[in-house]
Amino acid sequence: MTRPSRTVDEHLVRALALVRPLPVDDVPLDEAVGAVLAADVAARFAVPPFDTVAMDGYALARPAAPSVAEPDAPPPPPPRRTFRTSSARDDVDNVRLDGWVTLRVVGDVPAGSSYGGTVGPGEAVRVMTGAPLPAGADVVVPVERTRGWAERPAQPGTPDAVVGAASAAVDVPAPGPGDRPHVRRAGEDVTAGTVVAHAGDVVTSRLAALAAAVGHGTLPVHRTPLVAVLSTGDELVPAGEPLAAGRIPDANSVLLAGAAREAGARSWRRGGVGDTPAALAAALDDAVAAGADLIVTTGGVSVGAHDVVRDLLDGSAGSPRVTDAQVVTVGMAPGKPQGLARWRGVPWVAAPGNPTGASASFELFARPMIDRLRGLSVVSAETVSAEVPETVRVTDGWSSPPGRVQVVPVRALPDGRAARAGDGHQLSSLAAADGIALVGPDVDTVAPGDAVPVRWFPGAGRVSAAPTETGVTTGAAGTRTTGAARADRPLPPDPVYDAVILAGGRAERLGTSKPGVDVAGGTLLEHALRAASGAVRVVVVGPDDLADDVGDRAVLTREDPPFGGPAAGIAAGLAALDAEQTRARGDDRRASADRVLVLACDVPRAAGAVPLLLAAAARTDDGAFLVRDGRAQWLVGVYARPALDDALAALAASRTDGLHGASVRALVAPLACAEVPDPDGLSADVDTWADVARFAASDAEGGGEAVSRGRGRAWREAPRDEWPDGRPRDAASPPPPHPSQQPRRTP
Ligand SMILES: Nc1nc2c(c(=O)[nH]1)N[C@H]1C(S)=C(S)[C@@H](COP(=O)(O)OP(=O)(O)OC[C@H]3O[C@@H](n4cnc5c(N)ncnc54)[C@H](O)[C@@H]3O)O[C@H]1N2
Ligand code: MOO
Repeated sequence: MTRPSRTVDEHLVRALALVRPLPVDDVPLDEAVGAVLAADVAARFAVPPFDTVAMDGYALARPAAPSVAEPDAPPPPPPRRTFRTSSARDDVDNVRLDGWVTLRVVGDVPAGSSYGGTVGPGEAVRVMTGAPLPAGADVVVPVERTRGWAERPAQPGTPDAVVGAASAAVDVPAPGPGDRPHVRRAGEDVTAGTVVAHAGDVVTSRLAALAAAVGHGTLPVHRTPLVAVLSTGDELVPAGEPLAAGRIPDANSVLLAGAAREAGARSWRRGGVGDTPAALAAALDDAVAAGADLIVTTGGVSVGAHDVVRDLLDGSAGSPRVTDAQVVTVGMAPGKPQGLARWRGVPWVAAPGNPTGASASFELFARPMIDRLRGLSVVSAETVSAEVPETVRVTDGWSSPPGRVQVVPVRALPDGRAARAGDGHQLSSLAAADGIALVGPDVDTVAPGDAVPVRWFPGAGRVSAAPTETGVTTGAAGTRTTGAARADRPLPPDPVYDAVILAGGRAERLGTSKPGVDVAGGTLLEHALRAASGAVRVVVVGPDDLADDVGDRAVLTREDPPFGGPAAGIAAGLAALDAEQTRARGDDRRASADRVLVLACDVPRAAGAVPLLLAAAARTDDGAFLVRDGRAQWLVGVYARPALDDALAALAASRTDGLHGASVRALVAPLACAEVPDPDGLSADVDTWADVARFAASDAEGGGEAVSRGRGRAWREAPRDEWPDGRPRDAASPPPPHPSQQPRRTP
């Protein structure tokens, strides 16, 4: 007898025609995990819902911004500097010469309550992490940095005591404009009304938590399908039971019920259904009674004398409970004999009994049906076959039957290629596999090195879970519409990039060579070199006297003429990279990296930003830079080399003076870059001695985690009887300038 034959795609169309997305219920958040959203989810309120204190400490109004030295002021040579000794501001804010201010503690706000009044000048409110920021306050000084009233007059030089009760007073170092406010602003994470998830998304525990945070207690999700798996065959004994002559363990029902679970469904299983129409019909009725949304049977679909599934489907054992029956030959190997039908209206996939054929049938037909039942925004046959998978290079070759889609179990190799799984035997190959290669019907030979479409199984765990760009391992579940979530792709290669460190500015406000300034455990140059330590080649653009500090860690170059500004510096740095490359290779092919880290040398926390920038830049054409408080920090950026070259050429051509004096803003303007938010102040720079002091203070408070410890003098280790710059901390020696006391021009 001949059966109608179909392609895989034709059969898939018929299979998908049997299913519709299941109804939608509002379910509690934790129960929604794994299900598929039926509607977009919008934030009912912002996260955080109010300006939130992020450190236990004291909330106060930041004193007015101190005046800054005029840019043309002659640099005051350290260590002798001239300080303002009194001013109207001091009178208003009571900032003492040592930079500290005494505030009256007017309230106490634990998390969960709020302060009724407004914090005025000279006042502070004691606050706990998570409390709403009191009105009038805009900065929180962590408790570790304060001195309580009672302790204040105690021995100078002892560690700052942690005291300060409500109704008392507290001493705090006057916060400067660059200090971290330790406040999470309302809506900083999510603004009200934002759509945080879309219909068709799979709910993860993370998404459910976000839904909770934005005001939802339930989510509208499609009901999770119940897949009933029945294996047929008189030869089968239940798993774990002894064998008799001619009998084998039932592996298929275990295989497919498990695959259904892995595909996000619930499962119901009945193994070893006897090869009689009555036994099969009774088992199918049980499946329907159990609430099955989809039935998958294995075995009995071929041309043998006792192929009972076929008999029920093709009408020879006729049952009015069967509708839409189709018994066909599908152009695939394995899995050629296939059936489709409804039993009492429930969609039914009849897969062959051979375990690899059963598995292939599940992957190509049952899984897309489950996806559609779950409400995943699949699915037409076109999208399913077009969506087919990534192509992966294979290490070995084999032949493939012409005219049929060959389904081949493959293993993922750590180098990104795939190999045939196992030794070719049915279940051992499947068990060794991470996915299936789908060799097209027009291919008769696969050669080693060929690229073959592969679908990975969900949660395939052979290759150790790959870190994503953010360094977090990827999950097995996914929002993919068909096939497997690609949970365990081989490791992506390390990003390849060069680095240009700009160290040639005038440093007017410091009055000394900026790259050599010692900040939070190392010189600024050392921090910058460390931030660039993952680069293939590093160029420092700066004066010759940096040669010893740079050593062999980087090439040192200078724009010509000097003091040409950042754009000229970047161009000089790139030219030096290319020259270095040419020298190293002995030819003139440019082989510098496609990406360039561009880094000002005065950003001691930049190392923490480099991985974020590389990841963001990898997703854009032209690059990525940090944005802090709405201000672009172009000199903490990663750029695409060709885009940067083009922009430099265009900028130079547009100016009479070439790149000399050109701004980095003008350079970057034409580039399509990602803006990477910098809430943690990784781009905070050092322009003044006050900035130096602030980095020291935040380092001591633990805010300097992103700053790696360098070989220079570590501020966090400075003993308390010294000023942070190493001079003795006594009356004869003035303190270093406080944020509120910028160096001033000497009249
Ligand atoms: N004369 C022909 N014979 C066969 C043809 C054909 O075209 N002409 N096609 C072959 C192909 S291809 C397949 S696939 C199988 C399909 O047969 P059935 O769907 O009827 O499956 P069974 O005969 O029941 O079993 C096939 C094979 O798989 C083993 N099996 C079955 N169930 C399980 C289970 N639950 N756990 C583990 N192993 C199972 C079974 O013992 C057989 O060895 O037909 C070919 N024959
Ligand atoms: O189609 Mo059968 O499943 O090849 O062995």
